[in-house]
Amino acid sequence: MSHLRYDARPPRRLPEDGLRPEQWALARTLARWVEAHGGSPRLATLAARAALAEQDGDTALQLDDEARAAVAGEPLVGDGATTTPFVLDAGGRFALWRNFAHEREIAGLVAARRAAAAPLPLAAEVLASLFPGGDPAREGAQRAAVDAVGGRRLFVLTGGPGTGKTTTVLRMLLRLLRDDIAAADGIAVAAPTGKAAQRLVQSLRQESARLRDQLPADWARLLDALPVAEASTVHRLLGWSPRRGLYGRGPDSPVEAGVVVIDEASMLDLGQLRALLRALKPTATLVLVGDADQLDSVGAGAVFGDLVAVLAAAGAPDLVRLRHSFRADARLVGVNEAVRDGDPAALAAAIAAAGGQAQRRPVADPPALQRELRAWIASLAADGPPPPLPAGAEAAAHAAGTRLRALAARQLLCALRDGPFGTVATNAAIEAGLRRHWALPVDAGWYPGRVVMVTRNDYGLRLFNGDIGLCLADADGSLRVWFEADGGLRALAPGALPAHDAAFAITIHKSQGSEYRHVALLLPPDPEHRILSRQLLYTGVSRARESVALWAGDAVLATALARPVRRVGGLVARLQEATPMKQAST
Ligand SMILES: Nc1ncnc2c1ncn2[C@@H]1O[C@H](COP(=O)(O)OP(=O)(O)OP(=O)(O)O)[C@@H](O)[C@H]1O
Repeated sequence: MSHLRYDARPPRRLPEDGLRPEQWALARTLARWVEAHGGSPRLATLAARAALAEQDGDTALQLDDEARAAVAGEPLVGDGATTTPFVLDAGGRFALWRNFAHEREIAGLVAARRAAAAPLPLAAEVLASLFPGGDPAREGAQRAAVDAVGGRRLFVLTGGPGTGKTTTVLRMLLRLLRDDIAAADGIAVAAPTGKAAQRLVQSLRQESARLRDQLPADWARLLDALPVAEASTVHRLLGWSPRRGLYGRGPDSPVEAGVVVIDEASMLDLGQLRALLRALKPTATLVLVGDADQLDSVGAGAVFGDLVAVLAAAGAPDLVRLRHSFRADARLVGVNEAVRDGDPAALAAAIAAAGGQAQRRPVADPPALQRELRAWIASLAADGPPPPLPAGAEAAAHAAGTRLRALAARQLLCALRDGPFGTVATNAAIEAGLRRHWALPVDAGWYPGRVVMVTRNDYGLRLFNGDIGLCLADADGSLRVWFEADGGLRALAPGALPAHDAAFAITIHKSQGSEYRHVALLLPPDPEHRILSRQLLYTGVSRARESVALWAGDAVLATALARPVRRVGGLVARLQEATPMKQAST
């Protein structure tokens, strides 16, 4: 979705969610480099546009016939057979060499893993015993996934919220342990962000406790071997060194695991998937789990969506899509599905059928936003500021953990960061409102109940972009900010925190991998805003477990529903070239 046009100068006013000056500088530098190396002005413009489009997530530009013909013969442009600064592929996609090479390498590694599959079906009675007392009609796809993962080197599981992805992963791991494939070399589970990794391990832990009571006794030993104790980020799994800007794990020192599960795989970008595939032992089983309908990664590429699309189109047996939602409260299922399908009539019907658990608020201007915010602030403030923690380290940590987890009760999500409808302004309004309700000094920077989100990784403190902290008073009244991150509870003095923002409102992008009981979703008032997309709306709506309020005008909602965004890139084509898609069938 590249809307950006290269210009010799930056625009006078930058789009509020858009480019930073250095991004224009990069595009300009590339254009100058092209002209200095004998490229035509047309090629220089395309190169700059490709660099800008990458900031939008596209790994290539789709050229029309005229543009293709204009640059095809230039020496700086090749077809991928030899290394050239730019590649124009047979489909008319124009890419920087790095993106083309990464896509081709990923496609080759995916093809190799798929070709090495030696499918190992599971005896029907063993499969049935893993789903005690269940409804075979509703869980057919889950069973199919547990059956199909045996003997694979790559397996992809996709499904919407509550379709049982984690439940299925747990059973997959049990069967792989039983096959003895995983047991030999260990299991690693990870997710792109710390928060998502933590949620994955929590779900695995809960589900394995539940299964322990249900499964025949001979599974107990295998349940003990499940990796339910530790969550890792993909960065940590791959030995990312921030100092060197490199991954420590690679073909020469692979990840020591026989099975690697990556949850929230839609958040992986091109570079991360490449690093992951390069870092696994050829014999390891990689299971990618996610929701292909969500927003693509922050970085360039749409690798999970592309992989799912290619495997689905080929009817490949190493992809399973879960469709049935098992959530106890099913009233939001229709809302999620209508948004996913971009169907306005179905959305209106689903909202009406949700009986107050889904609401529309026509927030189209700042006064309307202020009205909604007043009610939201009143509900946040209703219980008063949190009281001081009990004395004693253990009791304090226990109470702090409970309060941190209670933050998942409600969350305001915004499409934008900047402007009156963005997180910065709404956080300021919420904080001012809380100070009023709680009779705090107007200049109280820190106060019990303040919620913040870390915005930059701090490897020394082991706090990462996206980690949520809650300020609480100790028994003696001193303030500390509590985090449940990187495997445990920790508290820091407010002054010791890395870069952070208030987090009473966070962007939809930052909410990926989290869930809340009640969600309010604020979209920008301008129906033409380029950030609006179906995936953005779906990602926001699907964060809610119990209720969702859409703060958006009619036209804005209509635009978002009608705009499925497909990133431009060559990965689908490379995957199709590299893999005769049916070869890995049983
Ligand atoms: N086959 C099943 N039979 C009964 N309940 C199920 C089944 N599969 C999943 N569930 C229940 O549905 C709920 C959601 O399951 P799970 O957490 O595995 O889904 P998920 O797709 O990982 O969800 P999320 O979107 O929260 O990541 C859980 O309460 C789980 O116990």
